[in-house]
Amino acid sequence: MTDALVVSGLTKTYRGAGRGPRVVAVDGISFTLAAGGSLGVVGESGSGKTTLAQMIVGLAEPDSGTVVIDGRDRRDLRRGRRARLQRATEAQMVFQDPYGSLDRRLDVAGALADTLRRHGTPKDRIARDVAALMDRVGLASRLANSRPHELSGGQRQRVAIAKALAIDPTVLVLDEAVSALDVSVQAQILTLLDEIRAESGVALVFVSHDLAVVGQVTDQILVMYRGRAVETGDTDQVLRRPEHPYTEMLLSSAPGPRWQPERVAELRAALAAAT
Ligand SMILES: Nc1ncnc2c1ncn2[C@@H]1O[C@H](COP(=O)(O)OP(=O)(O)OP(=O)(O)O)[C@@H](O)[C@H]1O
Repeated sequence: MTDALVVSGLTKTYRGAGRGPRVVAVDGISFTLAAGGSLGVVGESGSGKTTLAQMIVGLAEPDSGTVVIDGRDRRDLRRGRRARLQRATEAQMVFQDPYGSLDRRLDVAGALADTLRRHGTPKDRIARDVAALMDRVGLASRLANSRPHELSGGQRQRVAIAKALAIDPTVLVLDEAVSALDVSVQAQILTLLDEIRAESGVALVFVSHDLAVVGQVTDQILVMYRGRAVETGDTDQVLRRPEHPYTEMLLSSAPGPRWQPERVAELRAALAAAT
C-alpha cells in the first residue's frame, strides 16, 4: 500500500531580521505516515513545528526536501486552479484560531456549501452533504445559520474541521488546533478527531506544544528541537521512556505529576552546553 504521506529531508531557512543571522527553522525532517495513522509533532515555541506543517500543506516552500502525498510529489503541482484544487484534496490544515480561516460573512451552512461547491459537488447534493458534515462533526442543525462570531470556540473549530473534511483530504494537519479551547471542549474535539480518523482513514499530523494532548490522539511522535527531529517513535513509549534529554525536559516542564522544575533547569543547561 502507498503511504499517505512521505516527508524526506525537509529543510527551510529564513533570512534573519535586519543583519541578524539566518534561522534554520526546519532542518532535514523525514517521516512516513500511513493512511489512518497519526503523528504528533511536539517541541517548544520556535522549534519549527508550524514551518514544518506549512510545508506539508504547501503554505511554505521548502529550500530542499520533498513532500509526497499518495505517491505524488507536491512539487509537480505548482500552478493553476486545477493544481490548487488537487493540493487541497491532498492536504488540509486546521489552525489554532479558526477565525482566520472562516469567512465572517458566511454562516455555517454557507461556509460548508461554499467549500463543497468549489470542490465540484453537484448543486443538488450540496444541502444533503452540508447536513451530513454538520452531523459528522457534532454541530447541531440549529447552528446552520450562525456566523462565526455567534459560535463558541469549540463550535468554530468543528466548522473548520468540517470544512477540511468536506474536501476528503488524504492528510489533515492540525496546528495547535485545540490549544485555545478549555479542557472539556479539547477532549470532545480530540475524540471527534479519533473517530474521523478511524472512519475515513485520513492521516493526521497533530502539531502541539502540549504533550498530554498529543498522547491522546497520536500513535507516533516526532520531537523537534531547533528545527531537528531529536526523537521519534511510538507515542506511548516516547512519553513513558524518553531517550533524548530534550524530550525529558519537555515532559518535566509540563504541569502535572511529572513536573520537576529543578530537573528542567538541569536539562536545559546540559542542552545549552551541548549546542
Ligand atoms: N516568516 C518568517 N520569517 C522569519 N523567521 C521565521 C518566519 N517564520 C518562522 N520563523 C522562525 O523560524 C523558527 C521556527 O518557527 P515556527 O513558527 O515554525 O516554530 P513553532 O515551533 O511553530 O513555534 P510556535 O509554537 O511559537 O508557533 C523561529 O525561530 C521563528 O522565529
